[in-house]
Amino acid sequence: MSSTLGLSWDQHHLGQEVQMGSVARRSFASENVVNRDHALPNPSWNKDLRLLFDQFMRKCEAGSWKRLPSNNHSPQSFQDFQTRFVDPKLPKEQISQARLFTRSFEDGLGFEYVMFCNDAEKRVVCFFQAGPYLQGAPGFTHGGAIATMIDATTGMCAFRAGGVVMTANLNINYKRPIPLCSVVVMKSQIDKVEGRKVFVSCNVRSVDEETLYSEATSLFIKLDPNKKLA
Ligand SMILES: CCCCCCCCCCCCCCCC(=O)SCCNC(=O)CCNC(=O)[C@H](O)C(C)(C)COP(=O)(O)OP(=O)(O)OC[C@H]1O[C@@H](n2cnc3c(N)ncnc32)[C@H](O)[C@@H]1OP(=O)(O)O
Repeated sequence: MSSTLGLSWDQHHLGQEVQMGSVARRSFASENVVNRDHALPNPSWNKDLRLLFDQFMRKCEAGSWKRLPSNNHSPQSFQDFQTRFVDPKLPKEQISQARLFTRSFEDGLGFEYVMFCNDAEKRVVCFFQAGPYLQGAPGFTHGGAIATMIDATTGMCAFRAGGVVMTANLNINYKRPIPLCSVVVMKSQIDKVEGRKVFVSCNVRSVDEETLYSEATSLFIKLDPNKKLA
């Protein structure tokens, strides 16, 4: 979310210092996983996700869209966030194990997704395949998992337009249940920016665009560097 995030929530797990012994070995192993670019096809991606990925990669070649790798956010933004907002008293071992929620499952079991942005149009599109561990009602995707991905997508949209932000408000209308293991298309766009407030909307549709699953609006606040978060 976040992803998403001038930072690399994916990559840097809020601090890399690990002291010694088993903690260090564990961290090294998990870092290899965490450093991978998860926004590329893996064997768990179904045909729909691969087709959408290929289609948007062609748009990227044309120039207006850009794929957002999961491991390539600006380290400087991340450092700034850490320096300005993270409590320096947090235990380093705990922090070194932190990783982005949406990238913390094994391939195919949780959130499989790739985002593309069009900065000129202030839009972010996310293709999301909900794995079997995201079940809510039997056979369908959990509403919290859907909210998570809407937050991540709109959050990325707000971040690209406004810099370091946090979610202040998220409203979702769930209109149809999303079948588990299916792929959905999440389209978000900036509606307006008023001072530190960034308003973003998002809709979630089936791959053929025939079914509208959810609609959402989000408010993100650009963080004030002079205010502590906690
Ligand atoms: C390395 C960098 C990372 C970068 C990142 C990029 C991310 C790219 C991918 C993201 C992918 C992950 C996406 C997950 C994103 C989360 O998971 S965020 C976690 C959930 N959110 C939170 O925990 C936030 C908790 N809330 C807070 O900490 C604080 O309320 C906030 C949001 C920081 C705002 O606090 P503040 O800076 O003190 O702002 P404040 O002065 O209260 O309000 C400013 C203005 O906003 C208005 N406002 C504030 N809240 C609200 C509200 N709820 N409703 C309406 N208006 C509001 C105020 O009325 C005020 O308006 P004006 O008076 O200026 O007109």
